[in-house]
Amino acid sequence: MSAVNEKKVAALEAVKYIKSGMTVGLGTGSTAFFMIEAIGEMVKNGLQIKAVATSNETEKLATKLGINVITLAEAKRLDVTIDGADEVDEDFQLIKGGGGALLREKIVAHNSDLNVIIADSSKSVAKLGKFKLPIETIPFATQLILKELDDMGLSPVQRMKGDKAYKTDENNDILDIDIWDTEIELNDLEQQLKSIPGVVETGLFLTSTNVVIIGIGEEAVIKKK
Ligand SMILES: O=C[C@H](O)[C@H](O)[C@H](O)COP(=O)(O)O
Repeated sequence: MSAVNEKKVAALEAVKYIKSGMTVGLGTGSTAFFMIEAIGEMVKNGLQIKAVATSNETEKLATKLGINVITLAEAKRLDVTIDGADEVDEDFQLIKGGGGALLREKIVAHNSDLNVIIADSSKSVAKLGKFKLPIETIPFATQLILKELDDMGLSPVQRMKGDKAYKTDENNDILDIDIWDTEIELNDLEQQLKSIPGVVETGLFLTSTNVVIIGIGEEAVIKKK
C-alpha cells in the first residue's frame, strides 16, 4: 500500500473520536486532508459539530465540505483536535510545520482536551531531526535571527516560494533549521529558540499529543500516552 493510503487509513481511524456536539480542531496538510474529507462525509450523514481550522487552506476545504467552521474565540475550548505531523517519535514528540501552519496548529493543540496525531509510517522516527525544524519569525527580525541561529550551529535556511520569502497565514517568515546534530536537549532547545525576540513559534510539539495513529499498510496502529 502506498504512503498516501496509509495517511487515509490513519485518518479514518482518528475520526472515530468525533461525536455529535463536539468542537473539533482541524489540522493542516495532506494527511489532515483525508480526515477533513471523512468529517465532511460524516456531516452529510447527520453529524453535528463545530470546527476550528488551523489554516486558511483547511478553512476553505472544510467550508466547501459543509463543515461549520467557527473562530477559536467562539469555540473557547476544543474537545478534540486531529492533525498530521512531519515526524513523530516514541515519546509522542513531534516536528510540525512542513506546510507552514505550525503557529495556529500549536495554539489549537494547546486549547484542545485531546490531541490526536495521524501519520503514515514514514513519519515514525526513533529520533527527531532528519526533517528540518520550522521556526516562524517576525519579518522585522528574520535576518538577524538567521545570523543568531547560524551562530548556534543550526544552519538555518529561510523558506522561499519562488524568488520571494514564503509567508505564513499570519504573514510571518519560516526558517528551517537543522537540529539533527545538536547536543541541546529538545526542551532546552525549545526554550532557547522561544527566548529569541522575533521568534513567534517553533514546530517542536513536545507535550501536547495524547494519541498517535500511524497507518502501517492497511493497519491503523494506535498509541496512547
Ligand atoms: O504545517 C503543516 C503541518 O504541521 C502538517 O500537519 C505537517 O507538515 C504534515 O503534513 P503532511 O500530512 O502533508 O505530511
